[in-house]
Amino acid sequence: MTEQNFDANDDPCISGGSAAQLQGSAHGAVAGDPKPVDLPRIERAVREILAAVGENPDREGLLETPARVARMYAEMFAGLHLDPREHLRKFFTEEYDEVVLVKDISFCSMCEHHLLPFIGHAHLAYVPDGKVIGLSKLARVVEVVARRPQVQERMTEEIASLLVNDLGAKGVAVVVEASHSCMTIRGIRKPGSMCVTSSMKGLFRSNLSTRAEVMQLIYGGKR
Ligand SMILES: Nc1nc2c(ncn2[C@@H]2O[C@H](COP(=O)(O)OP(=O)(O)OP(=O)(O)O)[C@@H](O)[C@H]2O)c(=O)[nH]1
Ligand SMILES: [Zn+2]
Repeated sequence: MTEQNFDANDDPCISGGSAAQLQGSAHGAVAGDPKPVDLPRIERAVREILAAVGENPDREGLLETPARVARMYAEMFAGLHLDPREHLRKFFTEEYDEVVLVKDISFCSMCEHHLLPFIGHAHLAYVPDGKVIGLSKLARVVEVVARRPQVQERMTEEIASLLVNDLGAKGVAVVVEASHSCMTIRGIRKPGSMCVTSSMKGLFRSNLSTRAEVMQLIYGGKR
């Protein structure tokens, strides 16, 4: 993850401090819910899982594992306690009204069905309506939304809705492509399979040539 470093040790949500409010989300935490990440509870659960699969949680190599896994979950789910709209508040006034695209934004999210990672890239485009935002903010929004238990379709839609509602753009296009570990390392075991989802709003939905333009910008001759 490049744009935002979620260090579990620095996160006020983890030590029991006040969590940032989560708003407008389909997730379990709700706006104003100050639920911190309960590390000792995760540790107890991990010990249980180890015992349940037939391991000895007290053998030397596993002694620190519950605490490590707890920190890992706090990091992977840090987005539950962050508001992505924080990153869309600051904007610049520009006359530019053509497509702005930041493509190949890498992300790692966790599939909510199996709690396994799905890893890929997001491509975010918008046509400004007088307001442009810093390019890094698009990647920051992806980071926050990805770091929650997710399904790819909802993640795609959440990012697009955030850009529509908080940027007031004339059009928003979000394309996400990812490899799901739950399909590659277990179950049907199809390494190499990719899931591609998209959400087109405003101009990108109503104007076929604008939509074709953004797909050309994203994929060029690749597809
Ligand atoms: N639509 C969608 N499905 C997902 C996503 N991530 C994982 N899944 C799917 O969620 C489904 C869960 O299916 P279940 O039948 O409840 O669980 P399962 O028995 O583990 O399914 P298999 O993976 O087929 O072994 C699977 O088909 C996964 O491929 C996602 O982001 N979007
Ligand atoms: Zn899964």
